[in-house]
Amino acid sequence: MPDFDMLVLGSGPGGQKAAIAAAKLGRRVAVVDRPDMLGGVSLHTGTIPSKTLREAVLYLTGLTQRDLYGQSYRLKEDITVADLTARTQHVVSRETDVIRSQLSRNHVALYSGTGRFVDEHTVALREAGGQERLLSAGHIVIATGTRPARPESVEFDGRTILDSDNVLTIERVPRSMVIVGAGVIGMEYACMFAALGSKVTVVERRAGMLDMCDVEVIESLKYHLRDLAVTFRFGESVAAVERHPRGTLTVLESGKKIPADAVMYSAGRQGLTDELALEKAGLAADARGRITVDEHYRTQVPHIYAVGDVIGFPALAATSMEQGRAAAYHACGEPVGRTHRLQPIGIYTIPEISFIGRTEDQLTEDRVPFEVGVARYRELARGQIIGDAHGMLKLLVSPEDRTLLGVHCFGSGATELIHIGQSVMGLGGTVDYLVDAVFNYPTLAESYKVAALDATNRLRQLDRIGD
Ligand SMILES: Cc1cc2nc3c(=O)[nH]c(=O)nc-3n(C[C@H](O)[C@H](O)[C@H](O)COP(=O)(O)OP(=O)(O)OC[C@H]3O[C@@H](n4cnc5c(N)ncnc54)[C@H](O)[C@@H]3O)c2cc1C
Ligand SMILES: NC(=O)c1ccc[n+]([C@@H]2O[C@H](COP(=O)([O-])OP(=O)(O)OC[C@H]3O[C@@H](n4cnc5c(N)ncnc54)[C@H](O)[C@@H]3O)[C@@H](O)[C@H]2O)c1
Repeated sequence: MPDFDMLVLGSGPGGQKAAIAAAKLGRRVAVVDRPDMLGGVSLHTGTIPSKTLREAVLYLTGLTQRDLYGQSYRLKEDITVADLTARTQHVVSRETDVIRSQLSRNHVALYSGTGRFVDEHTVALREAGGQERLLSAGHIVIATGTRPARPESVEFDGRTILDSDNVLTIERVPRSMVIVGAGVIGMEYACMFAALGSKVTVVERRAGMLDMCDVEVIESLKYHLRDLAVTFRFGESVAAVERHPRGTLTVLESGKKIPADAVMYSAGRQGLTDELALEKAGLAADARGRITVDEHYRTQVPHIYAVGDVIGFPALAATSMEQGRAAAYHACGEPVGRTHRLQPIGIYTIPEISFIGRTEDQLTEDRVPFEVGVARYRELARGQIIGDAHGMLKLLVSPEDRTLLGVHCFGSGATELIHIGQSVMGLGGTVDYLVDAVFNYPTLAESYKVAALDATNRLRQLDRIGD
C-alpha cells in the first residue's frame, strides 16, 4: 500500500488543481514544494506579482487618467520600489493563505522541500534541514514549472543585470533599462517601466514582437510605447552585457552599445527537471527541460503525469490549471471532457491585449474569407467616461455562415471582455446574436454590439452587390 494515491510535485496552478481534483474524488493526496514557494512561480515570481505590480504602476502613475486630467497628472511624484512592492506583498501573502486553506480543507498533505525520483513510485523529499524521507504513491504528477533561461555568457548579479525573478526585488526604479526579448514577459515589463518613467530599450532577435497577435493591435501598442519613449531594436541580438561602476553596457551583435542603469533578460524559460532524477523513473526531458506527454497528460510511464509549464506550450497559468484537473480525473478514472480548442490569450501590456480565435493574417493564409467589424472605445460612452480613447474591439466574421472566426481586443478591460466573444464562439453563435442582444449601457461590453453592427453593415453590402 503506497503512502498516497497521488503525489504532486509542485504547488503552482497545475499542481494545485491536480491535487484538489483528486482529493475531491476521495483520493489520499500529497503536494511537495520548496519552502516559501507554496503557489508556485505563478504566485511568487510570475503571474500574480507581475499583475499586481502593473495595477500599482497604473494607480500611482495615474497614466490611464491623463486623457481626462492632463498629461502631467500623477498620483505620486516620486514612486519608490517600496510603494510598488507594498501592494505585491499584500496580495501574495493573502493568496498564499487562500491556497494553504484550500489544500488543507480538502485534506491534501503538504510537504515542504524538494522532491526527486527514487523509482517510478517513490519520491525522496529533501527538507530544509537536509533530512530526507521517502514518499510513495500510486500516481505521481510532475508540475515543477520553469525558471528563467539565463545565457551562460551573461553575468547576472540580481541588482543591475536581472532576470524576471530578480526584477521584483530591485532596489530602485532604474532611470534607463534594456529589456532583452520581446516575448510576453519582456513586453509586459517594458510597459510597466516605461509607465514609471524609465527610458526603456527593447532588444529582440526576431523582426517584430508578439507575432501571435493582430497586426493592427501590435501597431497600436508600438505607437503607445514610443509615446512613452521606448526604443525598439528588432532583428538584433545581444553579443555581451558589461557591468561598469556607473551602469551597464549592452553590446549588440551589430556593434551598437546601449548604456543603461539595468538590463533585464526575458528570453525564454527552462523546465525545472534537472533536479528530479527523472531517469530513476524511466523518464527524460528535452534540452529545454520539458517533458513529453500524451493527450491525457501521461508521460511514457503511464502512472506518471506532467502538467503546466514543464510540458511547454502554451505555458500559461490558465491552461496549467486545466491540465492539472484533467490529469487528475484521468488518473482517477473520472470522465473528463476535452479542453475546448478555443483558448483566450491575455497579455497585460499597457494597454492590455486579448484575443480568441484566428487573426486576419492566419485567416488569409488559410484562405478563409472574413469580414471585419470594429468598435472604437472613443465612440462608446463608457470609453469617454473612463478616458480610454484608444481602445478597440475587432470581430472577424465569416460571410458564409456569419459565425465569429476571431475576436481581438486592445484597451481597458480587454482580458475580461474577450470572454463574451469566447462564449459566443464556443456555443457556435453568429454575429446576429450580438446585433440583437441588449447590452448594459454605458459599458465597454457594448463594443460587441457596435462591432457586430459594423460587420453586418459590410456583410449586407456584400450581399446586395452579390445579388
Ligand atoms: C513574469 C511572468 C508573468 C506571467 N504572467 C502570466 C499571466 O498573466 N497569465 C498567465 O496565464 N500566465 C502567466 N505566466 C505564466 C504562469 O505563471 C505559468 O504558466 C504558471 O505558473 C505555470 O504553472 P505550473 O503549474 O506549471 O507551476 P509553476 O507556477 O511554475 O510552479 C512550479 C512549482 O514547482 C516547484 N518545484 C520545482 N521543482 C520541484 C521539486 N523538485 N520538488 C518540489 N517542488 C518543485 C517550484 O518550487 C514551484 O513552486 C507568467 C509567468 C511569468 C514568469
Ligand atoms: N499574460 C500572459 O499570459 C503571460 C505573461 C508573461 C509570461 N507568460 C508566459 O511565460 C512564458 C515565457 O515568456 P518569455 O517572454 O520569457 O519567453 P518567449 O519565449 O515568449 O519570448 C522570448 C523572446 O526573446 C527573444 N530572444 C531570445 N534570445 C534573445 C537574444 N539573445 N537577443 C534578443 N532577443 C532574444 C525571442 O526571440 C523571443 O521573442 C511564455 O510561454 C508566456 O506565454 C504569459
